Amino acid sequence: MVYSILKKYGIRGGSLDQHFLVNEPILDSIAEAADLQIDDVVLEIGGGIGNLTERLVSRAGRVIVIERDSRLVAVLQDRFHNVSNIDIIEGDAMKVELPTFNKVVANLPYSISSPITFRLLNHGFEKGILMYQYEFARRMVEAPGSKNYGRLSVDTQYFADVRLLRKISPSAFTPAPKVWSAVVEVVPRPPAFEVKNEQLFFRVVEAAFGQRRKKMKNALTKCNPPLAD
Ligand SMILES: C[S@@+](CC[C@H](N)C(=O)[O-])C[C@H]1O[C@@H](n2cnc3c(N)ncnc32)[C@H](O)[C@@H]1O
Repeated sequence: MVYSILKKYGIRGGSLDQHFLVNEPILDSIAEAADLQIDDVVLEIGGGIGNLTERLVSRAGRVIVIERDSRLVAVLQDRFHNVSNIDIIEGDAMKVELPTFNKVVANLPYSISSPITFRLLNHGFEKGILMYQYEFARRMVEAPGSKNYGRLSVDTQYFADVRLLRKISPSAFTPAPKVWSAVVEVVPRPPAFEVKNEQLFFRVVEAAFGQRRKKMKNALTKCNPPLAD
């Protein structure tokens, strides 16, 4: 089915982070992890040729897909023309106005992993099942004290509880990416501690982890632009 769709529309992938997930059990497990119910409105970023979308529309009340590539938008419109609980938005997920949704399930375009994650977290949702490059996912979920604990861990865990669900081989995709991937569960919650000035908090975290070899005092006093006048 997947390969016949790619052939029919002459799609090769590779550009725009286009690595299509073709492993059926993994696709099923991602949809299952989202625990979709009939009253869920799911956002999918980057629908591709609709492999994951197909599992979402059969489980959720409504699915909204944002896809940047107009050729893939045409494939999605064709593949789901008989499906009534789907909205397909053509556009850049970093620029379009995000709709209202309560779950987000996506095999993300890895080049926008960080900005799209924080855009989604600032927008708000109940649960996310999101695929990232493996190293990125590790840094998101790392606990304090470990080697990989850093700015991404602090910033993510400020907004949400995060859990790495499974590591995924490049062979699960076509065309195969060069890197391993991982599926992460993201459950937003109020911050675990009170921060009076969030902007300053994130800048301090950036300065502290941006200069890991420096002593904390030097990292905070010599960062550019300065933290305080
Ligand atoms: C890794 S593929 C995933 C495709 C499909 N969901 C799957 O699992 O097989 C990423 C998809 O995101 C799309 N994409 C890339 N950048 C995007 C952006 N800024 N906004 C929306 N979609 C984007 C690509 O065209 C591609 O279809």
